Amino acid sequence: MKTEKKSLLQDLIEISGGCVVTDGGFATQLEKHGASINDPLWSAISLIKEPHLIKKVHLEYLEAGADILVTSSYQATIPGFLSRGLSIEEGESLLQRSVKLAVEARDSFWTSAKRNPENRYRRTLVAASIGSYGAYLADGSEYRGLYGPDVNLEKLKDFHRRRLQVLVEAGPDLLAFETIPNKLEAQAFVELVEELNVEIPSWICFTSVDGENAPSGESFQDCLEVVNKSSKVEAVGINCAPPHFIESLISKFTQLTKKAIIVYPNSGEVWDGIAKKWLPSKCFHDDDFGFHATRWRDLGAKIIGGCCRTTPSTIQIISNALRKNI
Ligand SMILES: C[S+](C)CC[C@H](N)C(=O)O
Ligand SMILES: N[C@@H](CCS)C(=O)O
Ligand SMILES: [Zn+2]
Repeated sequence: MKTEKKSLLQDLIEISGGCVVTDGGFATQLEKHGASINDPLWSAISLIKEPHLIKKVHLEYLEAGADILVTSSYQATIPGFLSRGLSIEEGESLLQRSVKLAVEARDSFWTSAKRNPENRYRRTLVAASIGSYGAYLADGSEYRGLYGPDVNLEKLKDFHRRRLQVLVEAGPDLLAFETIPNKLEAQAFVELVEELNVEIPSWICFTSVDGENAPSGESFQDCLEVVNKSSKVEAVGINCAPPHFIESLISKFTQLTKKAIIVYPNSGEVWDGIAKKWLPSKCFHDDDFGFHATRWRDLGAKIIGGCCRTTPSTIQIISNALRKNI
């Protein structure tokens, strides 16, 4: 009988006792170091201006205990780079750089961690971030998901195809489709990973602004029906939504999919895409993340972390809480 070989992601979840920690608040930590990201490229501007800070942030998340590092490519797109006057080749090389910086940080951290036989770390995986088309629009569209009548499936696939190819060729362990606001874009990713015969596993994360549906208003039942058809997508879940939505969304997702469930909410603050700032709202602090992470794990989440407005200290608290309560 043919036994399916486990992927790196499945292996990591298994050796970790059923649940792993991902980072996701790359931009937030970058800003803590003084980076200015009020720009159409948002956190991806650092690929041009401050690559040394990218590595620093990755190392901080590694130190905090992230089992998965998400790269700096969320809002790094070829059209985005072109509109800054860069060439296609330059844009592609910045995409490659995003993976290279994370892989270098992971490798140097792991080389020194494993020298200490008492180290508490596992070898981290690098997930290449692919933000939604809404992220590229740079007006908060990833929280609305209404791309208008001109944006059809083919247009979304054309938009993402080359970036996806370049990122895969740069050698990450995983693909992280982040902050997806509607079913059409999930369909685009599912078709692209198939057509490009991507051999590394992917996750697809939706966001939510009402705690029940995708931002477009489409039900998660409809969205997950599309995702469930792909064997290349190994995990599905929620990122950059308010943390108080997560418990009920995990319960919903466990009814809708057999795939691993991933959750990495933001702090609860709300993004103002026009003013380009976070507005205060009902928030979780680091300790709340620690407490809720074990709840989320017990409800069935296999990958847990924090997105925007969370930091390495959030990740450390989540990591400690999950290790204490295996
Ligand atoms: C995850 S949101 C805070 C990223 C920034 C957004 N795409 C914008 O440019 O307004
Ligand atoms: N991981 C992304 C944010 C996703 S909403 C970043 O921080 O660049
Ligand atoms: Zn986020």
